[in-house]
Amino acid sequence: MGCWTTSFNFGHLKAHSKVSFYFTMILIFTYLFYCLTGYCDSMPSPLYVHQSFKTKLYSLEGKKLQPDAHLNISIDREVPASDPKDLEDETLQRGLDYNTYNNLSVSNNFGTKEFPQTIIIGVKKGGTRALLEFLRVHPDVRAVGAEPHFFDRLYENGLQWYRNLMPRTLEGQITIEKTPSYFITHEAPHRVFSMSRATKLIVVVRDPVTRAVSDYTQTLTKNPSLPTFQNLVFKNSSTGLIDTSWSAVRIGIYAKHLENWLRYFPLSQFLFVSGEKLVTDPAGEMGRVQDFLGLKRVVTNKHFYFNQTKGFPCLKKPEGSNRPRCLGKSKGRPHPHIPSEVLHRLREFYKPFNLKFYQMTGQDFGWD
Ligand SMILES: Nc1ncnc2c1ncn2[C@@H]1O[C@H](COP(=O)(O)OS(=O)(=O)O)[C@@H](OP(=O)(O)O)[C@H]1O
Repeated sequence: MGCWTTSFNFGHLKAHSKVSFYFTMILIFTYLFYCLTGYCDSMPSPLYVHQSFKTKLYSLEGKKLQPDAHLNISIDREVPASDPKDLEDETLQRGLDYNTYNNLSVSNNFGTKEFPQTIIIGVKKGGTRALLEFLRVHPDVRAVGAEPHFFDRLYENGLQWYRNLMPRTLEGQITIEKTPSYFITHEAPHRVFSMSRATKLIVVVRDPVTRAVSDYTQTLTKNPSLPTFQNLVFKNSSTGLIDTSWSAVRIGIYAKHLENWLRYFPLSQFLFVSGEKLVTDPAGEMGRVQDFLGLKRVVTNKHFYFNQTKGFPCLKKPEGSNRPRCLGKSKGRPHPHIPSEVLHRLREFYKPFNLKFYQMTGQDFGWD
């Protein structure tokens, strides 16, 4: 600093002017230092286009995008891993607000933002949050905490926007996101394929009858004046005709939705995780998942404990914390009582679809 002072004549300045001059200089140097080390990334700036961009970018129509394509997003920040208060933060299910991300996010400049190589595409209420949180314990996995809903609701925001939501990864780390509604979205397979035909797809499936009740329970929590399950499940209660237009029923016809995905992706790119086993044997199911992703089996039995109060396996040390943690209140809710004859009728309805699904996947999930 001495050489700086020699080039200025401070004689006429009062002491406090000197102090503010030095203070300003310190601020400028600090700012320059942080910029040089990359932390200016957290300041508003044009979207960062990675030189090491490995995946080709395609527009909605499947045309390749130019790296200098006009970008509307002006801020490049990392999406928060998850709401620290509640592992099952579903804020984005109600519509993704980029600014919400923006305000909460923490940025660092290590690694690059890549498109997810793996997506947990379904199914709603299958146990997708549990799987994502268990996977995040793995040091080679980086995941978006909330559900991006890109391939169903927000596709028009463009692939650059989507990639910008991703956490930064280092060499050897994989990027994952989960949005369970992709599985039942007609356009999703083609859109994911357009991003990368090599995407690995994970589907957490659960007995469609229990899944439907779980789905109903969630809606009931939000709207206590909802008609009863039996009122909604039948088109005609006297004939026992099931109402397949009710989403709680439709989502469980897994074979039908899978058919749509198989038009674009070979079976070898799917992993079907049993939602039931994820509860009874989380480490066993996580072993399969890690193998499928080509990851070392790091997440094992020692990462889980069974929480008697919750009635579910919980993590001894979730990502970014040393304290044991279970999923939030909305995961593992008690279900309302549904008359057994209603459940029986629904089970009969699903039987042929389940069998077809077992044939298609080569796995018997034991729901019948
Ligand atoms: N470890 C653990 N802790 C708590 N809950 C667990 C766990 N593993 C699986 N599950 C089951 O996950 C069900 C919720 O599924 P999703 O996370 O896929 O729901 S959502 O679609 O994201 O809303 C949720 O459904 P409900 O029991 O009906 O609430 C759980 O049964």
